Amino acid sequence: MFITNFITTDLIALFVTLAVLFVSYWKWTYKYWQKRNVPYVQPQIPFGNLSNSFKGKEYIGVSLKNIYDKMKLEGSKHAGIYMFNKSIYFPIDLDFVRNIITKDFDHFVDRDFHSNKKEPLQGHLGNLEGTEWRNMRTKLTPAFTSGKMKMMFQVMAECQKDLLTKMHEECLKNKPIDIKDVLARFTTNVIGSCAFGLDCKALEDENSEFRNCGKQIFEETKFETFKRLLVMTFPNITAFFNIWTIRKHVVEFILHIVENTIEYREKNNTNRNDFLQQMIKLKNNPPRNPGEHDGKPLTLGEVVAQCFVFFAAGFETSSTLMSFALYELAKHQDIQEKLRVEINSVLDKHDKQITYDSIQDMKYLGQVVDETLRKHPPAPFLNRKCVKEYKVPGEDLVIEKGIGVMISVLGIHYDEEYYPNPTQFNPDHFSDENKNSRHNFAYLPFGEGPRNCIGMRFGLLLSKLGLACLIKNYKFSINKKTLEPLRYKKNGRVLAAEGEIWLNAQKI
Ligand code: HEM
Repeated sequence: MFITNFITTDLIALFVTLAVLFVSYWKWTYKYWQKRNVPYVQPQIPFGNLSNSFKGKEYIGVSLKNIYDKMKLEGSKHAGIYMFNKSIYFPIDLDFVRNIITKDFDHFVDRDFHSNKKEPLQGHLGNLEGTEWRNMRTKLTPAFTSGKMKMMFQVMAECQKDLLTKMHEECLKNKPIDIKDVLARFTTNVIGSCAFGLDCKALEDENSEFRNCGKQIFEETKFETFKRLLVMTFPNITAFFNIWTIRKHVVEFILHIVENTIEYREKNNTNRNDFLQQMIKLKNNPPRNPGEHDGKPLTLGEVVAQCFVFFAAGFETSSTLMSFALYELAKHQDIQEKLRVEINSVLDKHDKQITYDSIQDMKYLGQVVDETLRKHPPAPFLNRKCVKEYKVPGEDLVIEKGIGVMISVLGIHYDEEYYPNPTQFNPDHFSDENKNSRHNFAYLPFGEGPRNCIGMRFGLLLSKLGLACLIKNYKFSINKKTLEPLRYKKNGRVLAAEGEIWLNAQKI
C-alpha cells in the first residue's frame, strides 16, 4: 500500500513536470512571430491556429480563409500563423504573394509537405524537391503542351458517349441524380484512360475497381485527415515512424495496374496517344536536352508515381469543379440558358461536334468555369517552403530557411477588394474588362509560377468537355434533397461539398 502510494505520487509529479515543460516550450515557440514584429492571430495550445481543422470541425482551407479575413480587416499585409507549434508565414498583400511564387521563386522552390521516401508512389512531381523536382518538371512539361492536349482529346472524347448513356439511364429512373457521383465516374474514365491507358468502366459498372480506388484515396476519415495534417506538420518524425498517407491496398492496386499495362504495351509494341505512352518514352528514350535536366531515363518506380499523381491530382479536382459548376448553373437558370445558347451556336459552326477547337471557341463556358473555380477552388490554399533565407521587400523581416508558407486562395477569391459581392456567382467577373482591371494574382485556382499546376490545360479541357456535353443535352435544376445552403466538407484532400448534390435533369 505504502509502495503503491509512493509510485503514484512520483508518476503524478512526473506527469505534471512533463506537462509544465511541454506547455512552457509550446508557449515559447508561439513567440516566434511576435519577436519578429509580424502580426499574428493568437494560437491555442496544442494545435496553434488550425485547431478546428485538426479536430475535424472545419476544412483547413476554410480556417485559413478565416485567418485571411481577420488579418485583412486589420490592415495587415502579411501575418504569422502556427500549425501545432510550427511557424508558418502567411502573405496577404498580392505583391508579396507574387514575389514568393514567381519573382523570388528560387527562395521558395519546395512545398512544405512531407516526403516519406519509404512510402511508395510518393516520388511524384508534387512532392519532389530542389534539383530532383526541376529535372522531373522539365521532363514532364512536354507531355502537357496544347499540341499534346489536342492529340489526347480523342481519347477523352470517347468517354462522352458513356456519360450520355449513363445520363439517359438515370433519367429513365425518374429520380433526382447524384451528380457528384456521375461526374466522379466520368472523370475516373477520362483520367484512367489517359493516365493508365485503361477502360475503367466506372460509368457502366457500379462497382468498378477504379471508382473504388478513387474513393479510397479521397474519402478520408477524420482520423486520416488528422494523420495527413500531422505528417504535413512533423515530416521528419512521421517519416521516422514510416507513417503512410495512402491506404496500402490502393498503393498495391496502382503499382499492379501500371506495371502490368507497361509490360503489355512493351511486349505487344502497342502505341496510344496518352500520358502513359509518354511516360514509357521517358523511361526508354530519355530526351536529350543538355543543361535543362539530368538526361537520365525515368525508372519504373518514377513512372508509376507520376501516373499516380495524374490520377490523384486530376481526378477529385476536375470532378469537383464540374459538380460545383452544375450546382451553380442549376441555381442560376439564366446563366445556364445563356451558356446553352453559346454552346449550340458554336457547335453549329463545327458540324455539331464537340471538338478540341469548338471548346476553345466557347468563351462564356470559359467564364463559367473560371467563376466556379473562383467561388469553389478545389485547392483552396497554396503551400511553399523557404529554402534560402529571404528578406521580404519593403519590410523589416527575414524569412528563415525551413519556414513554411501558406497562401489562402479562398481568402483572396472572396476578398471584396478584388471581387465586389464575392458570394454571388457571376461569370462576368471574368469578362475581359474585369479581368484586365484586377491584380494578376487575385485569381489562383491553379497556383502560379514555375511550380503551378502542370495539369491545368488537361483539367480545364476535361471539365469543359463534360460540361458542354451535359448542358447541350440536359436542362438542370436543383432537387430539394440537396443540402442547402451548400456547405463544405470538413475533411478530405480538396474543397468539396458536404453530402450529395441532387439535381433534376430534363432531356432537351
Ligand atoms: C480543375 C482541375 C485542377 C485544379 C483546380 C488543380 C489545382 C492545382 C493547384 C492549386 C496546384 C498547386 C500549384 C501551386 O502550388 O502553385 C496543383 C499542382 C499540381 N497539379 Fe493540379 N489541378 C487540377 C488538375 C490537375 C490535373 C488534371 C493534373 C494531371 C493530369 C494535375 C497535376 C498536378 C501536379 C502534378 C501538380 C504538382 C506540380 C508541381 O509540383 O510541379 N492537376 N494543381
